[in-house]
Amino acid sequence: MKIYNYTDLSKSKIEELCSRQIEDDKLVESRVADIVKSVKTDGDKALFDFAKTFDKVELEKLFLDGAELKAIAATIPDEAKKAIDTAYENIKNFHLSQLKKEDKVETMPGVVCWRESRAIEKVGLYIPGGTAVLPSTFLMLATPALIAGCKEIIVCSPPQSDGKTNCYLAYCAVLLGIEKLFLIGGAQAVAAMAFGTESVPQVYKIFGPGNRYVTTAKTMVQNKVAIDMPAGPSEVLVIADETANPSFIAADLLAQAEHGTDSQAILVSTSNQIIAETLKEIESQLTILPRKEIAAKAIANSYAVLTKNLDEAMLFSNEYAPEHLILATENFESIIPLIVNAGSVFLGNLTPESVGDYASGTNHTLPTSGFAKAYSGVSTDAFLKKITFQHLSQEGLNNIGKTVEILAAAEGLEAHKNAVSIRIKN
Ligand SMILES: NC(=O)c1ccc[n+]([C@@H]2O[C@H](COP(=O)([O-])OP(=O)(O)OC[C@H]3O[C@@H](n4cnc5c(N)ncnc54)[C@H](O)[C@@H]3O)[C@@H](O)[C@H]2O)c1
Ligand SMILES: N[C@H](CO)Cc1c[nH]c[nH+]1
Ligand SMILES: [Zn+2]
Repeated sequence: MKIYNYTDLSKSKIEELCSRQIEDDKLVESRVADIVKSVKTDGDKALFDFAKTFDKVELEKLFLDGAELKAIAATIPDEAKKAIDTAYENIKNFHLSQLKKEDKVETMPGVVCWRESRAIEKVGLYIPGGTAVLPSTFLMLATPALIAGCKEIIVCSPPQSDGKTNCYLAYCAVLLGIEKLFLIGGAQAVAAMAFGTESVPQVYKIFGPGNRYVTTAKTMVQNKVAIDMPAGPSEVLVIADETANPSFIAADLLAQAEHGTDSQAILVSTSNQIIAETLKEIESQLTILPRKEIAAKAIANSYAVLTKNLDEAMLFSNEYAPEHLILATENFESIIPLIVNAGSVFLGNLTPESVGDYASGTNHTLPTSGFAKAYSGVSTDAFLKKITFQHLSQEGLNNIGKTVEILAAAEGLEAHKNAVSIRIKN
């Protein structure tokens, strides 16, 4: 892991450090474009072929039905079932709190405006399953979709080598009342949900994280379907001062590094000593990790930045706009107001990022690659559309009429003006 001194960084170097571009991005784009085109033209046949190519499995059918899911779910160990139940309760409670009715506003006497939410009818959820199967993502996506009231929820996840799925995903499906799980992974799953195939229904919005293939596909199908956000390879930025614990920081950095070789784990610290001790800790904690090769590569592609103070650290962090921001300091209260760009924030030395990944209640599907500058993470809101309403009484029409007539005339739109004039009664 390289160490930089913030004072020495030029504007262009900061830009470079904050860029998540990888050399072969163009190659991934062209591969994904081919996959999307094949699914669009060949439908199910392409999905069977891609399962063979990428997931090394000859599928007999593209989905597991409710009875098959129930049978697999029954094999889940009791302890795991209880942990999923607890996580689900917390996620449900947090996402239920986001359902809020808005007040009606009388903008002028007799002119009443308001907004009502309606669920997006058909949504598609992608659950990653390449290097690690993520039942936690199933909870994070399906729970708010159900709370919002989405009628049709299509779920895709890559197949296992036996053409099935594991007991954890199957248990989530049963818990959430999802009766079909499509065994489709990668860009082909995104294309199938965007365009529809003989087996996979077309949806209106696609949700879910994934690797570069999944994320590139989501960005590519946006002229056909809405997406939640680009939620690609995981990343974390830890801001640490001398009150932080290097072992904890190392553990948090490695937690995101083990997701994939293209993950990023950035340390920004006011203390040279904390940086040095964290790097030592990373080396020692790496040795006990089953996914040490993956994590070590991600760490090698990551870096540390030494800053003069926490304000300077926040300046860098806001430019980087991390998916996860950890404030590893006892002094977090004073820097909360300085946070402008981040997906989800973890405060203090006793709040590991992993709790948000699994069970505290917040959503773990979050914007990566700097998109936290403009996107929020998944929430109940993301599954809802807000429709505006207005109602005018005769008094309201008379009150607002002149204003609209003048503005319509100014724009030279006589028919607009007339739609008001024709209703005004003096
Ligand atoms: N941002 C977030 O909110 C968030 C949340 C959870 C996970 N993640 C990220 O999701 C990612 C999951 O990645 P994953 O790979 O484990 O699972 P994945 O399900 O995203 O991808 C697996 C699929 O990728 C496709 N694929 C693999 N190699 C390919 C190739 N060479 N060409 C074309 N397609 C190919 C295959 O179809 C395979 O089924 C990780 O990077 C993780 O960090 C992000
Ligand atoms: N850290 C991931 C989001 O970037 C979410 C996750 C799922 N399982 C473990 N972690
Ligand atoms: Zn994680």
